Amino acid sequence: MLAFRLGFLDIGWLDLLDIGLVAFLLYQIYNLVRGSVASRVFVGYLLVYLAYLLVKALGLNLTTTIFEYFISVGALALIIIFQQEIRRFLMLIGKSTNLSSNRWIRRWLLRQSEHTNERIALKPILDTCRTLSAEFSGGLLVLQRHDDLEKFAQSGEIIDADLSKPLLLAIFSQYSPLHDGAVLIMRGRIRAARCILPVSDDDELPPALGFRHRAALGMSEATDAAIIAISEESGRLALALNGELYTNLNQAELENRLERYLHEPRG
Ligand SMILES: Nc1ncnc2c1ncn2[C@@H]1O[C@H](COP(=O)(O)OP(=O)(O)OP(=O)(O)O)[C@@H](O)[C@H]1O
Repeated sequence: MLAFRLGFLDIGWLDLLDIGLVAFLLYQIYNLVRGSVASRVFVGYLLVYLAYLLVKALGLNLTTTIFEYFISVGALALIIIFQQEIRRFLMLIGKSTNLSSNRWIRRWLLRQSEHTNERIALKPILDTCRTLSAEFSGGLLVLQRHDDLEKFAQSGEIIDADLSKPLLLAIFSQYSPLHDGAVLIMRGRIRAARCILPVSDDDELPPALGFRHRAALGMSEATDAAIIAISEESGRLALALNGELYTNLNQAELENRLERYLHEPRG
């Protein structure tokens, strides 16, 4: 089906659709890698590809073959270099389609337990945050929503105890050997302490925020958990949800956001 003719070029509707899709894809890729080291790699790869098209059009066979080898190996290298961005992109698609809110898919495909939907008692957690914040003790708490967090629990010390403020405070006490790293709250219990979380490489995070906040954000990019970071330096509260970090929250804001995120049914 011919849409219009451009000189010697016949352009059909499918070609227009093709061009539109490629432009959309390139724009999405650009948005994902913008500001990160990966953006320079992306531009570099694009330039090599343009050079390849040029030497091919000029009929330089040997150079074309070299570029072809480089590009095919480069495709694999790109997957490795861009693994964070690809994961973020796929997560974005998964979240926007909202398939994961389907009960059946959650249970059988994502292997999420029905029990993760139980109400977490927020009071001991919020009370702990208030005390840690007032005492500038620092803390990192991960509250499970639906995703399985067991592999993160295994990176620390398994505790598996009832959720209580005294126990949380004991864990985060400076004198406790468990105070470093994150505490994981799973199925309404303290599952593990001293856990290592994935660190976000988001370039837009304010430089004043260090690795505790990067770990909170990184965990929220990798899972649907809610992560509370209490700053040791300023006592400020921050909450990471779905790849977003909300900083400088007061107790009421923290409670509202947690209540809405963890306990309100998804649409
Ligand atoms: N990847 C991680 N996983 C779990 N915990 C982490 C991770 N990275 C850092 N932490 C915890 O954060 C603590 C403090 O790190 P850092 O001082 O860099 O954070 P920060 O964001 O500046 O917070 P603060 O305001 O408390 O200083 C570490 O001692 C450790 O307990």
